[in-house]
Amino acid sequence: MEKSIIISVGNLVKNYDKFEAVKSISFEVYQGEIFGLLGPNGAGKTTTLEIMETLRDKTSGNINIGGYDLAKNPNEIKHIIGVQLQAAGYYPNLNLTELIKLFSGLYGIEVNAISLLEKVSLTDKAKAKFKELSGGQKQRFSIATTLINQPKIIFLDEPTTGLDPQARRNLWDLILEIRSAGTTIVLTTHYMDEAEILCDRVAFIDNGEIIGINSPDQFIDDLVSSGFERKKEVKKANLEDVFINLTGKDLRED
Ligand SMILES: Nc1ncnc2c1ncn2[C@@H]1O[C@H](COP(=O)(O)OP(=O)(O)OP(=O)(O)O)[C@@H](O)[C@H]1O
Repeated sequence: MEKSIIISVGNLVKNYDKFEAVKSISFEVYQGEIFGLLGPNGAGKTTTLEIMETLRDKTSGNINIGGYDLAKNPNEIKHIIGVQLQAAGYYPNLNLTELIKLFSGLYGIEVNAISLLEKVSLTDKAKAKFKELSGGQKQRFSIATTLINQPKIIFLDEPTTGLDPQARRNLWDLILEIRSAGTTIVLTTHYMDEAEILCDRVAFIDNGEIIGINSPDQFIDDLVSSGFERKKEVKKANLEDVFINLTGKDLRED
């Protein structure tokens, strides 16, 4: 079946004064996939993500999201995408239900805060303030806020950074559920196991340039067929498996 393109980025350039942070990159994201932007610190991932999110201006290039040209119709794009708010946007005196009401008001829509919190397993924290949440709960709430306007596409910047293995796996399940409901997801991560489990395709960015785009499986198969061998003997489990096996799968933050 022909895959339909929901995001198309062509020759995107971003300069900060004389520094070229993004150097004419091009890629496409297919509808319904989880697409990962991977690369070392400072590679240009967040810059690229935030330009697509309409939060940062580009220097040049063409971006089309959901059929809208970002240069001409940024407001239409804002209606079909879900963006994580910076923690600073979470007014300290409002609880989670009130924050959802506030954000939905900004979109001019009404949402059922409790059913949204249910999606991210936070109904018991409905009356809690953001600052009272654990790291995993904060991330889950932040993902819930991206879903308020029932977007076609959501953008997640390092959604599991700083979380324990249980909370990380819990977020993976949540991200996969969101995708199963038909939402396209573009994310950045520094965890290659996470990218391997979640992403249908990944783009590696280094020094502002895309140096490869493929499915994780294909990247790995290509590397192996080029004669690559790991230095250390590969075991059937890793230390994270030991961690989960010893401490169980239950979330500890509640
Ligand atoms: N507002 C800014 N002004 C000047 N330079 C910036 C600005 N934002 C980012 N940069 C620079 O652009 C480059 C790319 O930054 P970006 O945040 O996009 O990288 P990243 O791939 O997301 O990195 P990380 O993995 O560390 O989050 C870096 O060298 C960074 O210092």
